[in-house]
This record gives sequence, structure tokens and C-alpha cells, in this order.
Amino acid sequence: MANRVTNSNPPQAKNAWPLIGHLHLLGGSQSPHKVLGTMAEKYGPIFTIKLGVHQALVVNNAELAREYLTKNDKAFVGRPKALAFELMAYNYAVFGFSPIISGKRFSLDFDEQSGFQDLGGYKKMMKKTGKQLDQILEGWLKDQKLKRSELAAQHEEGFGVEPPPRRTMAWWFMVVHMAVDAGDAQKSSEVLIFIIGVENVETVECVRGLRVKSVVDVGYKESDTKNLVYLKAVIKETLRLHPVVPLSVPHESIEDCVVGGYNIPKGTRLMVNLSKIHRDPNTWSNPHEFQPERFLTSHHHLDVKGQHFDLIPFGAGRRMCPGDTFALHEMRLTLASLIQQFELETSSNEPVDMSASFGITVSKQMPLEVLLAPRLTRDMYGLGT
Ligand code: HEM
Repeated sequence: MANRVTNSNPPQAKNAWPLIGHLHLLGGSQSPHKVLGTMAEKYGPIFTIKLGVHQALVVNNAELAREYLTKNDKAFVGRPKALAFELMAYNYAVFGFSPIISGKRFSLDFDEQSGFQDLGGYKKMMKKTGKQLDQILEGWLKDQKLKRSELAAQHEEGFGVEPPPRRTMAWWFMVVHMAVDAGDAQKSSEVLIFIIGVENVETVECVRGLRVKSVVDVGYKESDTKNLVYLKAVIKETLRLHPVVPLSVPHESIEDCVVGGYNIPKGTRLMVNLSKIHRDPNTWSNPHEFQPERFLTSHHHLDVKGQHFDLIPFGAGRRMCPGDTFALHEMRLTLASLIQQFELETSSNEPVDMSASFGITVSKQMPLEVLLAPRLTRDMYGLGT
């Protein structure tokens, strides 16, 4: 099936690597990251597989992920080419699918002090927009206040809501706003195509345990975040257990390199099994349990910014997700506002079914149904007393 990469036979092993077939066919009904995780039990934290005619390296632990995404990040800066990206992404013009980040649009400079922060052009723009999100959202929240008031007035005893199966209006608002901010039509369309990886409705599973009541009054602001330590822990724990892109986005080596003593030929695909890393029992006690408290105690020092390789839901290095700040803002703001203003319950009082379906991003297999009941007084919804 798969081969361990060894010092003794790296290039020769290439011919012996068997054809496993396309990744999506690997598991039948099982998600590919789970299948690869099971294979890691047998073959170890690093092994190769064949994806059609391509050879791919699967990395399953934090230490190796660090080796590939820091020291060898430059060699693995490429993305595999695919007909789908050629056709759907304007011949690789969308930078997430662009095989090599180079030329005017990006700087490949690596700053020894600050790491991989200076990625130029779009990444900077996205980071900036992420930081400004608080102001951007203010407009949206004003619009929503009216709708919220109406809902609360109509349903003082509580009302059932089935959230939109895909993305929220808040999210669309932000993306469109970014596109407009980007200035011209070409950039706008590119920014709009960033619509990958953002949804994470699983987070809603966790809202009942939150303690925001005493922290914020009406109208959560990003500046309140520093006080919402438990909410931040919940988000981290959700991203740990349910990474949105469980196998990250594949990289491809643009030159031969040696990693961990193994010779890796140019053109090798790299798959970092985030899901496996995030549940490594050597790092995480009760790895399959949802325990946000760990981020207030044993793992309080870990963030999701690509510096701590035990927890890299946004990846790391040159191709790290530039939407991390944006996504974190969105999740905090949405969750905090929701919890602060409504009581949430599942309709059956059963635990939420967390089974996931695999696509570019992971989404819930079963629709999430929650009951919302207003928990503030009428005047706080802008309804008068
Ligand atoms: C919880 C939310 C999100 C998660 C967990 C996530 C995760 C990821 C991951 C794992 C990658 C691949 C990193 C790598 O190749 O090493 C990625 C890439 C990317 N993400 Fe996200 N993402 C999220 C939200 C967003 C948002 C909100 C945006 C844009 C508004 C975005 C835009 C991108 C882009 C453009 C890339 C490609 C970067 C490149 O190729 O250099 N993501 N994301």
C-alpha cells in the first residue's frame, strides 16, 4: 500500500510506490483524513502514497509538519496543478491555487525575526481587512438590529430557527465588503473567490458552555475579546477537533530537497494531516474529547497562528491561510453576539450529530437545528420598554 520514506532508498522507492488511486476513492464512505490517519498507525508519521500518477507524502505529526512548513517551506511553496483550478480559477489566477507564489504579486522574502509575515500584496490586504473587521461589521449589525427586534417581538416565547445550511449573511456581507474595499473589478472577483474554508458551523455545538453573560453588555465589540477567554478557548478547541480543512491544502515541492534525512524529489505533493496532528495523544490528553478548558490550563500557551505546530488549523509558513485573523474575528463576533442575545437549545435535547462530509472544506452532514429564545429585555432589542 504505502511505503515509509527511508534514507536508504529514497529515489528508488519511487518506482515501487504502488498506485493507490485518487484520494477520494480511498475510504469509500470514510473521510480521506481518517483513512490516512489509520494508515499512519501502520506506516508511521510519514509515508508516501500514489495519487493517480502523482506521488504524495503524508505527514502526520507536529514535528514533521514543522520541518516541512518552516525549514523547507520554500521548496514546498508550490500547489499541485489541476484541471479544475485551471478552468475554475482563471488559469490559476486565484492565489490559493496558484502553483508558485512569485513575481510582482508576492514577496518570497523570509524575515528571520518575524517569520513568514511578509507575503506581500493580497495577503497583506487580507490581514488588514481582518483587523478592521470590527468597523466593517458595525454597519451590518445595525441592519440586523431591526430584523432581530422583529423576530424577538414576534416570538417572545422563543422560536425555532434552522440556520442557513452554508454560510451566514454576516459572512457574505464581510466578503462582499472586502471585495469592494479591494478597489477594482479584477481584484473584487478574486477576493470573492476566497470563499473557501470559512464556515465552521460546528462551533455552534459549543455555545451552551460559554460564559459571556457577565462580560459584555448589549453589542459585543472586538475590543471585548480580551475578556472572553472561555469563548476563545472554545473556538480553539473546535478548530482542533474539527479543522475546516482536515488535510490542509496540498503543497508541491518546486525543487529537490532533503527533509528529516529523506530525499524528496521535485514535484512531490505534500499532505499535512491536521486532523491527526490535532488528536495526537502525545500532545493532547483525551484527544477526542471536547475540553476547551485545556486552553486555559495545560495548553494556554498555544495559539492558532502557525507558530505552534500541535495546532495549525490555518496551516503555517508561506502558504498559511491569510484569512486567519478575519475568520477568528468572525467566529468570535458571531458567537458572542448570538450567545449574549439568545438562549440556545437543540430541539430534541440530544447531543448534536457531528458527522461531517468531506469536500474542499468539511461541513456538517446533518443540518443543525437549534431553538433560539430571546434572553434580553425588550428595550435591549431596541423594542422600547
Ligand atoms: C476557520 C476558518 C478558516 C480555516 C480553518 C482556514 C484554513 C486554511 C488552510 C489550512 C489553508 C491552507 C494552508 C496551507 O496551504 O498550508 C488555507 C488557505 C487559504 N485560505 Fe483559509 N481558512 C479559513 C478561513 C479563510 C478565510 C475567511 C479566507 C478569506 C477571506 C481564507 C482564504 C484562504 C486563502 C486565499 C488560502 C490560500 C493561501 C495560499 O495559497 O497562499 N481562509 N486556509
